[in-house]
This record gives sequence, structure tokens and C-alpha cells, in this order.
Amino acid sequence: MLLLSLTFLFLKSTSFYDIFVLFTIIIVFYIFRFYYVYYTRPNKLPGPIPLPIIGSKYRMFTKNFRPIGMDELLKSLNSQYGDIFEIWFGSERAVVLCHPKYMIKMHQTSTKSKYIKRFSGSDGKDYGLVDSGVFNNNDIHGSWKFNRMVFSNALMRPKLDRDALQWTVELVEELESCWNRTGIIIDDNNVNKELIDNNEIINLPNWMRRFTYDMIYRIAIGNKGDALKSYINNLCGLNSYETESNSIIKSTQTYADGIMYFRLFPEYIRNYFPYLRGIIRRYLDNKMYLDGKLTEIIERRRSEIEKTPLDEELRNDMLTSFIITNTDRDMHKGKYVEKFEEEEVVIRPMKNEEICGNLMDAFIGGTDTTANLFCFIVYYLAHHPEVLACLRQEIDSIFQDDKTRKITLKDLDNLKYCESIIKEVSRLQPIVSSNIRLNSEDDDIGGYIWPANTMFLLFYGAISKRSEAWNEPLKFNPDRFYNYIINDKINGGNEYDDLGNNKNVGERSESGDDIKNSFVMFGGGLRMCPGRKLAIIELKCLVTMIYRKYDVELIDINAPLKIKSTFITTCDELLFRLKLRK
Ligand code: HEM
Repeated sequence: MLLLSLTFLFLKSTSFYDIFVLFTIIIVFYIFRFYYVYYTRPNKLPGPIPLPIIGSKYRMFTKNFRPIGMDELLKSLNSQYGDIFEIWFGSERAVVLCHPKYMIKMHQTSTKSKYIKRFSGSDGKDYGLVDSGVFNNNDIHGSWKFNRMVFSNALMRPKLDRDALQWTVELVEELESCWNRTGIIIDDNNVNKELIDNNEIINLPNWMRRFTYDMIYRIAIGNKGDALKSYINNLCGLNSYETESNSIIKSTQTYADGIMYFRLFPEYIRNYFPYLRGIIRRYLDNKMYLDGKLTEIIERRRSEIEKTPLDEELRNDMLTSFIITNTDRDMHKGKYVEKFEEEEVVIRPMKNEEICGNLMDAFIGGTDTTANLFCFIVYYLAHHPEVLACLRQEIDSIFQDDKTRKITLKDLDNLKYCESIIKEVSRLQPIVSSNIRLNSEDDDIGGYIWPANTMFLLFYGAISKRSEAWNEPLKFNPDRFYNYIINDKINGGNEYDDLGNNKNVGERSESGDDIKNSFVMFGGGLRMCPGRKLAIIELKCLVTMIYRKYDVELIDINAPLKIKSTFITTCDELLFRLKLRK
């Protein structure tokens, strides 16, 4: 208030000329300071010279002014500057790492690791970006450790596998019925010309986003989401109504869009820059609405749990797990000070704000990732009929040509080639193509000592395609995951993820050219994706149910894959239709 009054007084008593001169001085000072910091920085690495305010962002346009995504930008800088270089986000430097050897420290699975932090600073607390939830949580040895443990436990329970599979099956059936109603499933005599011209309806990402919304809503809250249902109603011209799940999902999407503003602009600019202030206000209002809605749901469930007799089983979803943590309903109550790797975590009941943050992280983490990966799988299978034939062989051998038998967890275990396809697509077209880590103490990376809080950008898009780790790295070849023998001796001990995969070897480990951490689909270390098991269950089930029954055709097989890439890579358009498999 005082600042505003002073500004008002100043503006009233000065001429336009004075303001212009003052403004020019500030800008010149800013530019001078910016380049002073740039030219006196420690460990000067190669990289494009940054511009004030926009940093290296001007390189996101080609010489012909074609905009490019983050993935393409990093690829071109990698080939120009090598495996370690720097780029600037505004006035903040990021050291870009493109070789798996640098991941050994970044992905270390120990609480002693110096690379657990994802972001710098303590700005954005009002938007839940400091000590709330899991993804953005920077309070590493405090609330992150606790939330991360409860979040992972909720997702990794074997009981959830069974439900996740059953819910995926039900949702694929709903998806099929939507595709039937909109005419996406055709036979030879029934090619609906009108439909083919309607890109909205035949665009696969539009369906998959709603599918994964509904799925993660059910996993997180326990009730069915309505995104698919209201989308089909809309397309069929029926009344679409606003359900609780839909408004939460929409509001979560808006919340996710807002994160960028809180990360890019410091608090004083957010609060006092006129146009920005309005945008920020809207994002904060939306967050308040979302927190309110989620708190209502939490309280409803809490009272439902309180009314449930102790010997009666509770629902099997993340929300219930969060609410009962260390309460009388928790069979581990009081028994544990649990171990998180080698550090102790005191388990306590979860606060409502923490539950809200965790639910939002589940919604954000569990939708675009799985949805877009499925679209990329469809694209790759359409372009590699030989791989599709092998997939069909595996599916048919397990289901004996039965196109409707319910999938079991044992079937999922046996779908090894299907899993290899998912991994190989992720290797070539990673959904999370770059990731961020910060060092908590001074440390040596790439032969330089980096001061604490240096930002490292791990460019997974390059790391997963190194010729030291993979034979013909740019070739789509799921066999490299299928026929792959783990060599303990060469790797000096293996680390297995929850899927039973050795995370630390590339295909060429047998020949001695092993490269640690060359497959980074789910990141690595203590911050590795906690939703990985769920994602693989969903994807295997989806791929199997679709491909055992249908031929998936792309409307234009020659069209290049249309992607948009920031830190995650999404499929913009993939026009498709289905035919019943003969
Ligand atoms: C194909 C699907 C998915 C992919 C490719 C993927 C990938 C990733 C990657 C690369 C990270 C960063 C890990 C790191 O920093 O080392 C991550 C983190 C995370 N993912 Fe996923 N993910 C997927 C599905 C999911 C699902 C289904 C959920 C939720 C149920 C989820 C929730 C999260 C959360 C909460 C984090 C932050 C973990 C932390 O900071 O401690 N993800 N994911």
C-alpha cells in the first residue's frame, strides 16, 4: 500500500520526460548488470549468448522464424555445443547435460544425494510451489520426504494393481462404446466421409486425454470421472452437464497452466505489473476454488471413513490412503518411524492442505504423460507393421484369439513384447524430454566445481539415444528391451526398479560399453516417477485391448508426427480410425 501511494505521488509530481529518463536509466542499469553477471560467471561453458529478459529463448525460432519446441532446441544446441553446455532462462543459467555419465550423480538413490532438489528459491508458496505436494515440493528433508513416501505407498500397493487393471478395462470398454457412437469404428462399406472431415472427432489425443483424466480421477478419488461421458454428449449434441469431477479436472488444468507464471516472474513483478497482476489474481482465485472443492471431498470421505466399522474394508484409492495415514484405520499406526532409503521419516496424519497438493500432483502427473505416450505408440506401430505383427503374435498366443476375455494381472506379466514397445517408444520419443535438478552443495560435474543451487537441465531426449549404449540408436527396435540380458559383472551390481528392470544399463552392456542411466523413461533417483507402475499397467492393458480387436489406421500415414514440446512433449494431432480386426 505504501509503495503504491509513493508511486502515485511520484507520478503526480514528475513530467513525462522525467519518467522516460528514469525508465531508460533502469533499463540501461539492468542490461549492464545482466551482462556483468554473464561475463563474470564461474565455469564459462559454450552456449548461445543470452539476451536480457528472454535469455536464450530467441533460439526457439529458426532462421526462417519457424518456432521450435524445447526438444528441438536442445537437440540443435547439443549438436552445436556438445554434451555439456549452458542456456539461460531469463537471468538464470541452466547447465544442460546430454550424456548418461552425468546422470550417475543426478539419479543417485540415496538421501545423501546432492541432487534431490527440483527448483530453486522459495517463491510461489501462495501457489503451492514450495512445500506442498510432491512434484514442486522443495522441503526435501521435511514435508517432501513424508508426502513422497505416503504418495508412493498409496500407488505401489499390490491391491491397487488389481483395481487399476479392472478400471482400465472398464474405461477401454467405455472408450470403445464412444468410438462406436461417433462412427470412428468402421467396416469396409461404411466410411463416413463427414467424420473423416471432422478433425476434432478423429483426433486421438482428444480422446486419450479424457480417458486418462477419468482413470487418474478414479485412482485418486475412487469415483468414476466424467470427462469421456461429457465429451461424447457434447459431440452428439446432447446436454453436457458440469459434474464435480469435470470441474475439478478443468480447474487442475488451469492450475497447471498457471505454474509457469509463478516460476518465471518474481513476486514483486507478479504483484505490481498491471496486466500480469490480473492474470495472477485469476490463477490464485482458481487455486482457491480448487482447494475448496478438494477440501469438501476430503471432509466427505473423512466422515464416510469414520462411519465405517473398523472390521469393514475401506475403499482402495489414494484419497483414502492419505486420510487414514497413521490414524486408527491405518494398520501400521504408531508402528513405524519408517525408513525412506537410509533416512528415517516420522509418519503422522496428513493435513488437508497436504492431501490437496498430493491429489493435484496425481491429476497433473497422471494425465498428459500416459495419454500422449499412447498416441506415440499408435504412431510408431502404424509405421512399423513388422513390430505390430510381433505384438499380435504375443497377444494371440496369450488370449488364443479370444478378443473379449478379461485381461488378468498374470496376462500383463506375460505381455513382455508389449512392454518392450512401450519402452522403445519412450526411448525414441520421451514424454518428459528434459528434467531439472539443483545441487544442494558445491559439487564437481563435467570437470567443473559448481556452486550450490546451480540449475542442471538433464536432456533425456539425447541421453536415451547414445550410440555408446544402444546399437543403431535411432532405429525403432523393441527387441533391444525384449532380448536383453542383464550383465551383473560389468555393471558392478544392479539397481532394479519396481518393474523388475535394471535401470542402469544400456543394450550394449554385454560388450563392455555399458553406460549407466541410459534409459530414463521415468527419471531416476529418489525423485523417480512414483506413478510408473500404474502407467505401465494402464498402457499395457490399453495397447492389448485395442490391438487384439482392431486395426488402427492413420488417416494420413505420411503426415509427420505433430508434437509440441516444453518440458513434456505432447502429441498435437493424430487423426485415426478403427476397423474390426479380421
Ligand atoms: C507414461 C507415463 C509417465 C511418465 C513417462 C512419467 C515420467 C515422469 C518423470 C520423468 C518424472 C521425473 C522424475 C525425476 O525427476 O527423476 C516424473 C515425476 C512424477 N510423476 Fe510421473 N510419469 C508418468 C506417469 C505418472 C502417473 C500415472 C502419475 C500419478 C499417478 C505420475 C506422478 C508423478 C509425480 C507425482 C512425480 C513427481 C515425483 C517427485 O518429485 O518426487 N506420473 N514422472
